[in-house]
Amino acid sequence: MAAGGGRPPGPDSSLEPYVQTRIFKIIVIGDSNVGKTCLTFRFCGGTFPDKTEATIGVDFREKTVEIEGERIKVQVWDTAGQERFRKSMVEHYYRNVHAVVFVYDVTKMASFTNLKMWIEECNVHAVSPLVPKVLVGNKCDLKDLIQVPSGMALKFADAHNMLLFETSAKDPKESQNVESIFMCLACRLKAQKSLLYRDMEKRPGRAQKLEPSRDAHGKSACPC
Ligand SMILES: Nc1nc2c(ncn2[C@@H]2O[C@H](COP(=O)(O)OP(=O)(O)OP(=O)(O)O)[C@@H](O)[C@H]2O)c(=O)[nH]1
Ligand SMILES: [Mg+2]
Repeated sequence: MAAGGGRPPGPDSSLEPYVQTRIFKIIVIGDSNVGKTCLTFRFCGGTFPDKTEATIGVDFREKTVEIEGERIKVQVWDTAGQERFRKSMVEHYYRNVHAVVFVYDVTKMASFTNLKMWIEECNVHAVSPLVPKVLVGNKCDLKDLIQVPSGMALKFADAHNMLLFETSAKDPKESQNVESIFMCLACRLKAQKSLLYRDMEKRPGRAQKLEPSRDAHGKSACPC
């Protein structure tokens, strides 16, 4: 079986080209208690955990998705929000990261104002501006407790070249939206990286300029 669970052998599998499942590392960053663990459970397992403990270090969850006929393994790093539980891990979070999901709690303004600090940490760890980043406002089901207006969040997201998703890990009606957060990133990564391979063929050894792939109408092929 190919590493990462490539295609099961077909009738004449010896002739089948060797298909390596690509793995995209996506880290989920934000204050403690904003719902990072619940969001990753919802995406990877389709459920909302009844009870969660504060994450210590990091928890890994994976989900294999199919995009335009290619199986891609999305490896989600659910990081700790509490300083005392993340100290020795931060370098590992950012090493070879492919995409970043910043999460705040729409019912806690402090978790939104702290985003500056999380973005700063990301920059300090030399995460390239080419690495796609999205902003997620979680716990939108708590309608009467919302403290962060959408307009404010949108302005912040635009200023940092991020898409904004306002959702709820808890509300089952929102599970499609939670799914689209990660699928959008996976699509952009697929487009970005296949472009890289094509460029490598054409001009090996020269710097590559990466842009998301565009379809015939110049529209980005990504659903988001
Ligand atoms: N109402 C509501 N509660 C949520 C939602 N997502 C998470 N919670 C609750 O918020 C609390 C914290 O959720 P976690 O996912 O453990 O938070 P975390 O960001 O992983 O916290 P750390 O691991 O400490 O960084 C738990 O009690 C969850 O049940 C949501 O969408 N809506
Ligand atoms: Mg957690």
